[in-house]
Amino acid sequence: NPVDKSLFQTIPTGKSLGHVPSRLELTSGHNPRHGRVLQRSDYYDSIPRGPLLVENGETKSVDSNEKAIYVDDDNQVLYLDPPEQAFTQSNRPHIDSSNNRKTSVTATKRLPQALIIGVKKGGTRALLEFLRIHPDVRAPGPEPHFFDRHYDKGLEWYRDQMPSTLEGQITIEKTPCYFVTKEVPQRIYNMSKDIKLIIVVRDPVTRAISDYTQAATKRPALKPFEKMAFIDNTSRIVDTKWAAVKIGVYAKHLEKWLKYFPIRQIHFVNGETLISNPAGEMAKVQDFLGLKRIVTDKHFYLKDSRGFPCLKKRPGSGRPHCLRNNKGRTHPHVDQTVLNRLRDFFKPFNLKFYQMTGINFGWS
Ligand SMILES: Nc1ncnc2c1ncn2[C@@H]1O[C@H](COP(=O)(O)OS(=O)(=O)O)[C@@H](OP(=O)(O)O)[C@H]1O
Repeated sequence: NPVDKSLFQTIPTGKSLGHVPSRLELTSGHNPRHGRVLQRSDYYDSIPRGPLLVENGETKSVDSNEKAIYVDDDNQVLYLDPPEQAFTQSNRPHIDSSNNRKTSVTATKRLPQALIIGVKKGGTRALLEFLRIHPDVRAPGPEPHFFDRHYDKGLEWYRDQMPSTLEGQITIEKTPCYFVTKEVPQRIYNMSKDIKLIIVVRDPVTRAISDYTQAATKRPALKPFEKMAFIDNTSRIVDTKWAAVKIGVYAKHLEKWLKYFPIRQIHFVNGETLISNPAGEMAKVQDFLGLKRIVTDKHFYLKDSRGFPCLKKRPGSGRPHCLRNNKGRTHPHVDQTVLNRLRDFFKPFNLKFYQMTGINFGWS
C-alpha cells in the first residue's frame, strides 16, 4: 500500500488536541512520563506535540493550551506553534492490524543527514525556516547544541532531539556555534563522514555589529562597539580575541573543517542574497541537498520597511510567517573610520575565504 506522503504535511487536525503527551511512540506500551498505555489509535504520525516549552534546547511540558513555544539562543520567543496536523481514524495511512505491525510507513527519528553549522548571525534561522517548507525536510525548532555543549549525552540523546521522518525525508538541524568550536568537525566526522554541511555567511563587519547588537540587548551596560572592537582606541589594534571579531575570520575556521570534509561537501549560502533573493539562494540549497526545487519565489513576500522576506504560508497553519523581531534588529550607528579599520582587518581573510570557496562574496 503506497502512502501519499503529502498527507503528512497537509491534513489539518480539525479538532483540539487537548493535553496530549509531547511525543507519542509508534509502538504501544507504557509511557513512563505519562503513565498510561499509548494506543496506536491516538496519533499515528509521531510529530512532537504541545503543550511543550522549549528553553535553551530543553523541552518541558506546560499546562496551558496545545501550543509549542520555541525560543532562540538568546531566549527570545521565536514563534508559537499552531496545533499540528494529526491523523484521524479516517485519514490515517493503512496499518496492518492483524499482526499489529506498520506495513506502509516508517516514521522514525534519525540522525541528521545535513547540518547548518553557522555562522552566528548569518541568517541561519531564516534558512532553516525556509527549508522547513519543503515536504522532504524536517528539523527541530530549537538549536540542539549537541556537538558543542551536549556531546557527552551521546548520539541516542541527539537522535531523540530530532523529529520523526519518513523514508526519503531529510533531517536537518542548525546550531551556528558549530562552525567556530574546535572539537566539532571531528565529532561530526565521527558520526557521519558523508554529512552535508551548510554555512550561511555574511559580511564579517556587519556580522560583528549584529552579534554586538544582540549582546547589548541582553546587557544594556555593555561598552560601545568601538571600545570592544579595539585593544585600545588610539592605536586601533583590532581585538581578535573578541568573539564578535573572531567568528568573522571565516578562512581560519574553514581550514579546520577542511581537514575532515572536502569542500564539495560544504555549501555556502550568501546571507545577504538570502534576504534580497531568497528563492535564488533556496534553489541552490535544494540542489545541494538533492531535493526537488519546491521552495520557490511563490513562497515569499517582502514584509515591511525592514525589507526582510517572509513566508506567505507557514507549514501547518497556512498563515503568513515572518521571523520574530529578535531577527533584523536595528544596529547602532558605528563611526565610519571604525568600519574602515575593521574592513581593512578582515580584507586578507576575506580574500583567502573567497579562494578557498571559489566564491567572491564581494565584502572587501
Ligand atoms: N527573512 C529574514 N527575516 C529576518 N532576518 C533575516 C531574514 N533573513 C536573514 N535575516 C538575518 O538573520 C540575522 C540573524 O541571523 P541568525 O538567524 O543566524 O542568528 S542566530 O545566530 O541564530 O542568533 C539577522 O541579523 P540582524 O539583522 O543583524 O538582526 C537578519 O539580518
